Amino acid sequence: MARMTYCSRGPLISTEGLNGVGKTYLTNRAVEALAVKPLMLDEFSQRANGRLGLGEALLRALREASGGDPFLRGGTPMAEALILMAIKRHDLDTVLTDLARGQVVVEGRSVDTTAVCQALLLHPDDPEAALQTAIDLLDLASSYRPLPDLTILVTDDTSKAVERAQRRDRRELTSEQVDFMRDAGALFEQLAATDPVRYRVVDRRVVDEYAAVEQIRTWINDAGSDLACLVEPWQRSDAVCMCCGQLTPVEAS
Ligand SMILES: Nc1ncnc2c1ncn2[C@@H]1O[C@H](COP(=O)(O)OP(=O)(O)OP(=O)(O)O)[C@@H](O)[C@H]1O
Ligand SMILES: Cc1cn([C@H]2C[C@H](O)[C@@H](COP(=O)(O)O)O2)c(=O)[nH]c1=O
Repeated sequence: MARMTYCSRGPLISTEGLNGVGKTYLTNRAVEALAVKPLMLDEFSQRANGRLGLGEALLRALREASGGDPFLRGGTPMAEALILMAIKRHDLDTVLTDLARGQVVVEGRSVDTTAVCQALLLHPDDPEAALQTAIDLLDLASSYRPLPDLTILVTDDTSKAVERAQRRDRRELTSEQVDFMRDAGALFEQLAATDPVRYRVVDRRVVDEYAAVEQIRTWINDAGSDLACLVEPWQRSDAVCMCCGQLTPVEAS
């Protein structure tokens, strides 16, 4: 199903990558020098318990059911996947008016994390099946909400990311959690390679902090042109854009 009507909205950008890889640090540094600051949508760990709203209530339910597991694992990966997708849909709903007025929005993690983590839980010992399932989960997520226009994946050695996360959180990760992160890191990179149009990868193993910040700043700066209207992906007939209200017809493909 093809739809292509250009829109005056702002771009929706996500940052992805392992815990402690530096998504927040590098993105904050990158936007410091931008004249017009993007709206930053908090990562999950920044959302204090007690905040009101459906998204927070769903996240609280996942936290409780997973008994404090850093990856929100409660033993029912598909049910958790659907709740995580609902949270990310709720996140989009909360920024639609900002996108509509042309604001750049950066979400800390999006449905790619859901696809990677839940695919690994469904296929812990089968990397090929995990990649196919991550692709399929992303496809499912994209029927809940449009995918980001641009996804910035930050990569590094897992050991470096683990070290930073442990230092920041003053908490040791178990060897099982570190193994999960290693598998997630590999799967993030494989998933990114399947969609070079949406993904930009910044690899901290080959670029220093300053170059990484500069790359991210340029990508955010350049993300705002030629954006298509945002329509409900589940809507099969002609639909109006969620941002500008323009009618966007379904074209024969
Ligand atoms: N180049 C750097 N120099 C100094 N400190 C850094 C650098 N990169 C990251 N850090 C620090 O490492 C820690 C982890 O980085 P950050 O919080 O940005 O990771 P993250 O990818 O957002 O992780 P999470 O998904 O777990 O929230 C933070 O305390 C951050 O300040
Ligand atoms: C969105 C999302 C997150 N998680 C995990 C990843 C992290 O360990 C925690 C907290 O995320 P933060 O955004 O880095 O603070 O949640 C997940 O397992 N699945 C998801 O879809």
